[in-house]
Amino acid sequence: MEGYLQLDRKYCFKGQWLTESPKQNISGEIVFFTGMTGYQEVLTDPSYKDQILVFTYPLIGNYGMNEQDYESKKPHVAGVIVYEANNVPSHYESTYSLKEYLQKWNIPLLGHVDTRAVVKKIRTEGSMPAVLSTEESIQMTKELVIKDEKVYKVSTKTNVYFGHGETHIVLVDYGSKKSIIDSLLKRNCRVTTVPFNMPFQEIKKLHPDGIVLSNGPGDPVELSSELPNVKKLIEHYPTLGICLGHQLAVLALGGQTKKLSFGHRGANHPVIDLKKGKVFMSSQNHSFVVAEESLEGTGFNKRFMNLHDQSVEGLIHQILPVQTVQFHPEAHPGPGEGEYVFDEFMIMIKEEKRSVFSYA
Ligand SMILES: NC(=O)CC[C@H](N)C(=O)O
Repeated sequence: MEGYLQLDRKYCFKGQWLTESPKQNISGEIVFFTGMTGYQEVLTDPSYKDQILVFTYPLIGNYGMNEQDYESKKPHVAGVIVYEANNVPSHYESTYSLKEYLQKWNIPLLGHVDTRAVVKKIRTEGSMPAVLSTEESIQMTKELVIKDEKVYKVSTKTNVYFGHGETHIVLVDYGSKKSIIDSLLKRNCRVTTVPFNMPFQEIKKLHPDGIVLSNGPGDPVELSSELPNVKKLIEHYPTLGICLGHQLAVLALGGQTKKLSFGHRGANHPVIDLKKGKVFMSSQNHSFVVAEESLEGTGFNKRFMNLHDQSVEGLIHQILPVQTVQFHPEAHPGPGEGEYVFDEFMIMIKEEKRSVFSYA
């Protein structure tokens, strides 16, 4: 059955529903992901909450969905657009096809869309509100645009404990990917995942050795009520901020963020580490960036830079043991070339313990 993608009340693209057609219009911000693989990780990354996602690679679903590569318990996108979806996956670990998986969660999949034309519109005009509909002509109304409280919807409501390692990390969960926890467990940590709005005093009672501020959906400015809490955490513990966590760390210390025209979502974004003088490929998923000109007075120095558009990809604090990255060092999907950020975080924690001990 025919289905339609409407962009910002201006453009309409025709496709075919590959899942059951939605009972009502589906709305969300439209974004595109450029990786050839990794669709399972992307669909289950909570940072995509309520977005309509276009895959630029023309054939998605070849290796199905497996039990290992989920980044969270369920998909978070509002809808999915592909050119072609494979329904006969070939992989020994595959348990569902892409269509079966999305159908199970009631997420519409619109196929046979001219995805190149859609992405060209987003690239020239920027990300925009979109609607998936069974009708060619619909009226978009204001409430169809951006949904809020995304972090509230995806964050854990209670503490969750992982592993028994030596170093205790409290992971503040704004919509964390499972691979961040895996990256910490691999480095002899135990991890306590806590709700995004847990007060500093409560986190203190958990006696963390270090804090990770996770990735998550939406505009970081919407979380301004959390900034005093984030500031206290940064000032008291070695901290690693990832993606949304990086943006919040900067806002908490007085810097600013801004929206990119169409964001970075893919598995091959080149980043330079200005400290090491080394370029590597990174996994990315974000719409907002730190405004470089706002860094003065925050105490942060730029350490990583995107080589496509020179935007800020990561920071290191001049005094505090705090490092932040806009890209995803935990990879999944994409290359793990930036995972040394976790190793440096472990060293940072050990050095901090040593210096606290020597003052005692
Ligand atoms: N992956 C993330 O943490 C994304 C951060 C933020 N929501 C952005 O789009 O920029």
